[in-house]
Amino acid sequence: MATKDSSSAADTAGTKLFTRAEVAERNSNTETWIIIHNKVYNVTAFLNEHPGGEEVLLEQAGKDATEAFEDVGHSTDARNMMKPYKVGKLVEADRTQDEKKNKEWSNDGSSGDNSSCRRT
Ligand code: HEM
Repeated sequence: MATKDSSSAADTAGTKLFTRAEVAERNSNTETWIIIHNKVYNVTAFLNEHPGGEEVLLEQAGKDATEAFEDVGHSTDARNMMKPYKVGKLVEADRTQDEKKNKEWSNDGSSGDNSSCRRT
């Protein structure tokens, strides 16, 4: 019963961190959270608006929907649409080793090493 939002962990950038167990509790149609690429989304308000229907989201409620999400081949538009629903990320211990772990779509952690792009 100590799970008020007061003491949720946050990383150095102030992003809230959740465990998979915490996300798993939000698995109903009154509170629908999903994990995609180690990020946590509250899609409750999006259920009615999802072009793919609410059922598929509810099926994934509380779970890691990365594979299902990628299987559909969501458009760039869809990926942009996700942003407002992001509530945080998984704690480091609960993250999967995504192939793209250093290359997320959001442009944090850019390596900036493109010195060989332009040969003269
Ligand atoms: C916040 C997360 C999500 C957003 C913003 C989102 C958004 C969208 C959008 C905009 C489309 C229309 C097609 C496109 O532009 O790609 C779409 C289609 C679809 N989505 Fe999602 N989606 C999300 C999560 C998911 C998840 C987790 C699943 C699977 C469990 C899923 C399953 C589908 C399916 C099956 C379609 C295809 C519908 C069709 O072609 O008739 N979506 N979604």
